[in-house]
Amino acid sequence: MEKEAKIYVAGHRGMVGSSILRHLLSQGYSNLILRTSAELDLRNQAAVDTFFAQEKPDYVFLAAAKVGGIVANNTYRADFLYENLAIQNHVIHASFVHQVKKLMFLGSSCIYPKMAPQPLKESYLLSGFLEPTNEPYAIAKIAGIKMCEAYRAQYGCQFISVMPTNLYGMNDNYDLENSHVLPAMIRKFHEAKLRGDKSITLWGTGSPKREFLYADDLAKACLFLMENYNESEFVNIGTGEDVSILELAEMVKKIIGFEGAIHWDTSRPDGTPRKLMDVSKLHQLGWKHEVELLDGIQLAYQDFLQNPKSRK
Ligand SMILES: NC(=O)c1ccc[n+]([C@@H]2O[C@H](COP(=O)([O-])OP(=O)(O)OC[C@H]3O[C@@H](n4cnc5c(N)ncnc54)[C@H](OP(=O)(O)O)[C@@H]3O)[C@@H](O)[C@H]2O)c1
Ligand SMILES: C[C@@H]1O[C@H](OP(=O)(O)OP(=O)(O)OC[C@H]2O[C@@H](n3cnc4c(=O)[nH]c(N)nc43)[C@H](O)[C@@H]2O)[C@@H](O)[C@H](O)[C@@H]1O
Repeated sequence: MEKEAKIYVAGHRGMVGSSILRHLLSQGYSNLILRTSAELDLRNQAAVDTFFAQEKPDYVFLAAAKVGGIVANNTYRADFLYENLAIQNHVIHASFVHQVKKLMFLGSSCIYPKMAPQPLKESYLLSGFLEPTNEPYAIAKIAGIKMCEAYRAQYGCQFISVMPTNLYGMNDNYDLENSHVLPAMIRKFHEAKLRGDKSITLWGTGSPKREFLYADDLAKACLFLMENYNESEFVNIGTGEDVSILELAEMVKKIIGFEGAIHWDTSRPDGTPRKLMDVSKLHQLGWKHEVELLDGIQLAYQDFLQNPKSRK
């Protein structure tokens, strides 16, 4: 990407979009186009088309989406399917019509079959049934991957897709019901410590395993791939290392300094038993994560303490 290129970061106020924005600015890209969802609702195709016609971005990072943890995905099934399909259809199609030089679509590791062999290779896409709690979201993400592939095959568009593992970091969503596990744990342990509670309650059995990548590392990987990758097949982005939810809870508990017990509410879903990314393709391309999980949790906890507004 040329330093003076016009770059549209869709979703620039979100955890991932804000990190991509910070990283672009730090790398000397300054011709950035940004719109909040209130200014440009990406579910509105006419508005998206007008915006692309007026702004004519050269590059697009598509980090706007309806996002949430396991319970949000399972509860708002229609919204996760409809909103994500609408947002990505409009942005990808407008990028074709208005001749965007290159677009990056962000998917998620939930696109893989629930019982796929581990670690998850890119080639395992569409080889089995999906995890039911996030099937609508996963189907939207799979459609996004296929759209990028199809526009490349039929029209020669330079559209690429990346599949990040579970993410955490600055600007995360700390809502107790709708967030992902790491921000939920940070808030639960912190507030329980302040109240002097004897225990906290987490969801499921604690046995599922998850891989966690710090959002600033993801942003760096996204820029790296935008500059160095231009193939039809998507690329996994992760660390290649995972922990059980119980192990994660013990880490967060120790960092925050909570001394009570952990109860597991098994009426809440566990979700996929494991989703560890095979990151050999990413490593071969020349990128590796920098922030290890313990350091990243400490950074995220500092962000939580310093940005009370994020505690929705
Ligand atoms: N978080 C994770 O663990 C994770 C894991 C894998 C992949 N991803 C992917 O990474 C991307 C970003 O996720 P995130 O965690 O950064 O989510 P996030 O913090 O919830 O941010 C999502 C952003 O999307 C924008 N948005 C939502 N609906 C919109 C609409 N109708 N019109 C315009 N903008 C809209 C929001 O804009 P406003 O703030 O202006 O409302 C928001 O800033 C998504 O594609 C997600 O699937 C996330
Ligand atoms: C990255 C995203 O991951 C999402 O799946 P997924 O990893 O299970 O999403 P999380 O909501 O992060 O949950 C991960 C694991 O942590 C457990 N968990 C324990 N306590 C809590 C808690 O207080 N809050 C939450 N949220 N979880 C908790 C949860 O049961 C599950 O086994 C997908 O639904 C999305 O589609 C997306 O792919």
